[in-house]
Amino acid sequence: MATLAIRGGRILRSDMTVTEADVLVDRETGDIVELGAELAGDEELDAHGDLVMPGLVNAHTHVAMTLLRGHADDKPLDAWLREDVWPVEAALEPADIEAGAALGILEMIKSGTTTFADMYFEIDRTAEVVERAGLRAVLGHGAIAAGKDDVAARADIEESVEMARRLDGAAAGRISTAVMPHSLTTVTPELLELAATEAHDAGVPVHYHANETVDEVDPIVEEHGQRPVEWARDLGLCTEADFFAHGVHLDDREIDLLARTGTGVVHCPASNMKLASGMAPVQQLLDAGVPVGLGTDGAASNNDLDLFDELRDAAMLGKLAAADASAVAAPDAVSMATAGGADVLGLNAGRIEAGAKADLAVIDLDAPHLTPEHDVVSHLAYAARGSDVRHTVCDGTVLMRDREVLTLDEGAVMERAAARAAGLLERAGV
Ligand SMILES: N[C@@H](CCSC[C@H]1O[C@@H](n2cnc3c(=O)[nH]cnc32)[C@H](O)[C@@H]1O)C(=O)O
Ligand SMILES: [Zn+2]
Repeated sequence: MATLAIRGGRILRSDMTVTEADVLVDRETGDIVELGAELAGDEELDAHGDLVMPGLVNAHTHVAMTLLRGHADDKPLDAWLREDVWPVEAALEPADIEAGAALGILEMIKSGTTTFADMYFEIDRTAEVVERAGLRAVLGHGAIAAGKDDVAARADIEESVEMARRLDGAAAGRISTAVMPHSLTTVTPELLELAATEAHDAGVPVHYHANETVDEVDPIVEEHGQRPVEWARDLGLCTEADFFAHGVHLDDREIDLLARTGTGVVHCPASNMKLASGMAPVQQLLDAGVPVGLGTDGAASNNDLDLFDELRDAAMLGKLAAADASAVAAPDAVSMATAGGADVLGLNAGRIEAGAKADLAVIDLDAPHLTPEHDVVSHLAYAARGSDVRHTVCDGTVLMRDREVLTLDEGAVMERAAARAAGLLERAGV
């Protein structure tokens, strides 16, 4: 067994207590083997003075949208998608996806994220970058019917199914997949049903956008006399494996239904604030026992992929939504960003314990904004930033050591992404 030992630090346990322990990892299986004192490994990572926490989980993004970062700000969802995003996306080439994904993945490694779930185009290109970069990912081709005829819309769903079948288990098991119809309003009911049947037949989840804005909820209620989540359940999109992004506008019945089905919700607080979509009832979801993870959404509606920002936003917005300062307390926000996200994605990760995946972020606590140390979990929720991450480990492999990313050439990735982004906007004529 080839091993990695992370030595001299304290670890964050899933009950949010902190204890001194070394972490021993099997580099071949990528699993945590043992926690304890004075553990030696073939390879070692120094964690003296640091906190070893589970790698963060970005459970909903469109990673190659990093190329659109700062291109279109300060608009609501519908206008933003139709006027600014979709026209540019129409000019995307496979090489753009590769460059944008590399940029986003670089940013995630540098901020301690070890897993992301991605809905986008040309997902093969993203998979290649994931393979090289060493992260874990749940990938899916985003399929949409809006603006397409029936034949093209069906072909798009079929492509999503084909991709999900083909890529599941790629990158030595670091890649899993989902069938990803874009949303409950941009894909027809027949095709949503087809997506669910085919996904479950293939043994993969369905992932989609739901209940993001009032404008998406109202038409479903008017047309079908049902709330969107009830409608989605009847179409087969709410099994325990399935998960959707946003869930901003949910009523009590929908929350109950989600608790009963075990369907996951990915809360995207920054995107919801930036597009003024609304405030998700996060504390209510947690109280009901709904699995909740956190997502950045794409970089054009955030505008970064730093999960530490997201977990702070989740804690802040959760309090505002509940009009209660005790809502979405620090430990709950940190849990959502780690074990919560892993559970939503069906992964044995997000917890530091023997047998779990060795996906870890080592945080350097020696910084002015993390001093004094009354409560480390408070710091993680309210004061830490992605740039405090010293080492990132995924699947037992060190991806970043002392802030140097080992799997990607940082300068080259940034240069290429900037060049592709400029070319993309030029081709799109904006
Ligand atoms: N195959 C589809 C692509 C869907 S990918 C996923 C899409 O979601 C878009 N997107 C990004 N953020 C959001 C959001 O918050 N809500 C809804 N869609 C979003 C993103 O720009 C992208 O077009 C097509 O032919 O258009
Ligand atoms: Zn999204």
